[in-house]
Amino acid sequence: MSEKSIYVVGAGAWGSALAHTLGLGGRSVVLCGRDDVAIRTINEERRNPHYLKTVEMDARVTAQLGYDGIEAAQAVLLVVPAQASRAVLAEIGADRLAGQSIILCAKGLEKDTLKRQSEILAEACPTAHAFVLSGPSFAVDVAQGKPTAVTLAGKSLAAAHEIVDLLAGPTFRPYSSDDIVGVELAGALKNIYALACGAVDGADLGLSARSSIMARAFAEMGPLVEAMGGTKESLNGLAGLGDLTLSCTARESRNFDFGYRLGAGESVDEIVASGAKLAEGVHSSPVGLALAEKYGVEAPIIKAVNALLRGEAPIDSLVAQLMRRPLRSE
Ligand SMILES: NC(=O)C1=CN([C@@H]2O[C@H](COP(=O)(O)OP(=O)(O)OC[C@H]3O[C@@H](n4cnc5c(N)ncnc54)[C@H](OP(=O)(O)O)[C@@H]3O)[C@@H](O)[C@H]2O)C=CC1
Ligand SMILES: O=C(CO)COP(=O)(O)O
Repeated sequence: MSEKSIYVVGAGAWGSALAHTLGLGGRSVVLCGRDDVAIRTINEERRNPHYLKTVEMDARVTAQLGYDGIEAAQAVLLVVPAQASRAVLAEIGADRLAGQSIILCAKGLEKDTLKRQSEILAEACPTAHAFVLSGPSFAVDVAQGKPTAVTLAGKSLAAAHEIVDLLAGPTFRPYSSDDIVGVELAGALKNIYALACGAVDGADLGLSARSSIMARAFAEMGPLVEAMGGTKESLNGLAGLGDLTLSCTARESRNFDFGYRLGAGESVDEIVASGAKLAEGVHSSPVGLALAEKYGVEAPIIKAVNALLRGEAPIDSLVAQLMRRPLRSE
């Protein structure tokens, strides 16, 4: 019998990179997109015309419009923006996802409901098995075969190990975790802090300020993640410290870049109108703040990012406010 295919839903930067790396690892992959030009170009020219344009997509990847055959997948990677996950899961349908292993790859929290991706999946298809892929991994690095280590969380370590075996390749190394909550929160929160660090850079407040924000962000994440049931191990690992470090220091991060432009004086509307790429932190910031309030956790940096996004104050005056907070021990 022929090997079952892994389905990757979402033919953007991250979905394309993951599909390609899984193909390189010898897996048969179906990449599901919604743009027929992209689908045709991937199948005929082995490249995605919109994302990672120079990457030659592995021959084991077949692109298709829609979700035909997904019910027979070996596993499904959901790789659409966090705000689109619920609609895409509904479009696929609970029947076709019943009992399947779904690897949630979006790093974001749902606006209004404050839900994590695994909570959305549980509502959309209660019998599906949720896994979360997170950690420091720029799509372009993964697609170019640069060494990348990530976290793969499942309900148990044994379940996570199975998916790790499926996803691992010579340059893509997932580590198993049984902390779904901590790993998905870390991935979503780091995007909020990347906005802050980008803004600090954009306003030229200095590398010392940026490092201070990163360290205080790391400290700020802890109480919220733990209050919501996540663990310190996840924060100390790839999904936490690893991704925070990457996204808070690199202009290649779309969240950092969005923050940089805010810090340099552009407004949210101007940046969006310029066709900026997806910056999940813009959507997750109000959710992060609402969760901090709900769980009674102090989150001054998340609060500052929300004020920045709402255009209430520029980053230099928000940082000045952080500096005026009562002096305390670390
Ligand atoms: N890029 C990266 O380096 C990494 C990204 N991630 C996470 O992965 C998630 C996806 O990011 P990424 O792939 O980079 O984003 P992109 O913007 O590159 O791609 C998003 C993809 O989702 C599709 N899409 C958007 N809305 C819908 C919808 N309603 N229904 C169906 N498809 C939709 C888009 O289609 P279309 O092109 O037609 O608009 C596009 O193909 C994010 O949560 C991100 O944080 C995680 C790790 C690394
Ligand atoms: O999550 C990522 C790297 O780990 C990608 O970050 P951006 O979405 O900020 O580009």
